Amino acid sequence: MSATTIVLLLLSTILALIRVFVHGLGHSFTGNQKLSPGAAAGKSMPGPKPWPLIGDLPRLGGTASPFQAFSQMSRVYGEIYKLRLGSSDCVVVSSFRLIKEVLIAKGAHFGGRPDLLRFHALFGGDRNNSLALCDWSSLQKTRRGIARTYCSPRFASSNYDQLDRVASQETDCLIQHVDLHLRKSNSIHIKPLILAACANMFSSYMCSVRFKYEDTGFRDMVRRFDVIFWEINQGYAVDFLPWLQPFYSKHLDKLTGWTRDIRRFVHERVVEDRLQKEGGGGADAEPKDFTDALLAHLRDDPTPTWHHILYELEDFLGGHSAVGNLAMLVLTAIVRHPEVGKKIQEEVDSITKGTRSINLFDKAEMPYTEATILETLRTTSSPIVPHVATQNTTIADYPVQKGTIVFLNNYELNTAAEYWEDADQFRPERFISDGQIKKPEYFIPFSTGKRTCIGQKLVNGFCFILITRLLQHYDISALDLDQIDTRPACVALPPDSFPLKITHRSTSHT
Ligand code: HEM
Repeated sequence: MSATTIVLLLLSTILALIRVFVHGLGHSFTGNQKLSPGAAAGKSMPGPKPWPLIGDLPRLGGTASPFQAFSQMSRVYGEIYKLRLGSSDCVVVSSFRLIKEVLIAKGAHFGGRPDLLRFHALFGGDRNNSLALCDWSSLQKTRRGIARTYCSPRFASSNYDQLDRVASQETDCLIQHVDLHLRKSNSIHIKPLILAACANMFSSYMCSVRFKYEDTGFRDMVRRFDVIFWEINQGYAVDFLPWLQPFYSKHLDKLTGWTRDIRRFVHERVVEDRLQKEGGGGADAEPKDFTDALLAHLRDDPTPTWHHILYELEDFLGGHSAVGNLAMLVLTAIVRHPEVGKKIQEEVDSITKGTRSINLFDKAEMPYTEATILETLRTTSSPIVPHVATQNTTIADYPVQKGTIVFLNNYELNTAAEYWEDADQFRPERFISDGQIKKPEYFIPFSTGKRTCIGQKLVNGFCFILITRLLQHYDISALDLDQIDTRPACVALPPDSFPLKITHRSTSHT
């Protein structure tokens, strides 16, 4: 099961089903008063009075997204307030100032993750197998360290070249598949094709192996990852009300089964194949990819065990679902705002002059395209995984007990009028100043601090190539805008999502 899958969707995951569960008990917050925590030392943190047993869960039921409820409550209780969700003590932090205090100044006090049943079910019975859901530890530091070189390749390094190469090759293959579909119809369900391309980008880059789109095992693996990505996004009341477990046991078993299938595929088709063909590389050989680096680490230092290594690989391979869903959301924004697609095509044409394909090294010269991806990240507002206090500490001088779950409300950072002009409009230009990309410091779609996302360079690189190359070849529009349904604070689309109208551009652009 992918870390990314969970990472991106965690908050909405947890809370969306809670919304369903408590629907009807919703409470609406209309106040507009911001409390200053200022000299709050010694005072108790503001917050509503919880109901017995379910706590404040019903307060999250009155809006389309629980994040909207968090933001509304912040107008009443201020930039920091406490909530009780089921049996869990929680704190919601909504201002950049205090989010920085939690993630950076006091990152060492907030390195834990919530201990939810579902996390264990997804990771073979122990959430510490997961990079995103484990508590902070020296093992986690080691795992992040091994991943860094491959997941954050330096510009112009050999890994960066490799990233560019696999992104281009896999997009060529995607385009061949789209062309095949276009012989039959210009209405195409492009999401499974994009996901297959992304899965091959990740497996080629990290494991030097790719799969045919027709390969049933590969298709099942891609589908399972995507279904889980979407499924988790729906959220579960059982996360905060563990006594509901008997009602969810079938569901938890289903999740366990899907993740077991994925793990089997990674083991048999990626790792075993490699070990049989190459015996895991020579002791002194330079690792040729992430898989080699993991296997080499295992030889030198068995602290992360064989078992950990497999989970780490699976976690990173699963990152493709996040990239594929994000690429779909960029296309969704483009079909909703056709002028955005036209501007990207103009940018592409001005760089290539119709003589070649876009590559990663063009990115610096294509601020509008990059800004469109950033604006998609802003407007979809992927949640930050909740952090947990690992010691008694404070935020804004308010005492916070060890074990408290801390929600970092980046939905507020992404949508509030105090941070963005015309925040509800899709306007990539807001990220461009003097022809360069300019990101405000409070824009943190990948979070910040010691548990920041490891995959952001892969996301930016792969998504950039996918979008530019697709728009270089095709005009993409909606068959029916009403079919296109996206949710606030959600970076997932249903596995069986809407088709798009795809046509060849009238003149050749490559
Ligand atoms: C749309 C794409 C993505 C977005 C918006 C995103 C965002 C995030 C966010 C917000 C976090 C939480 C950080 C925190 O808790 O403070 C995170 C963690 C993480 N992400 Fe991503 N992510 C994306 C894709 C990826 C990909 C492709 C990978 C892997 C290749 C990845 C690997 C991870 C890992 C391993 C963590 C956990 C780090 C830790 O807890 O130490 N992410 N991501």
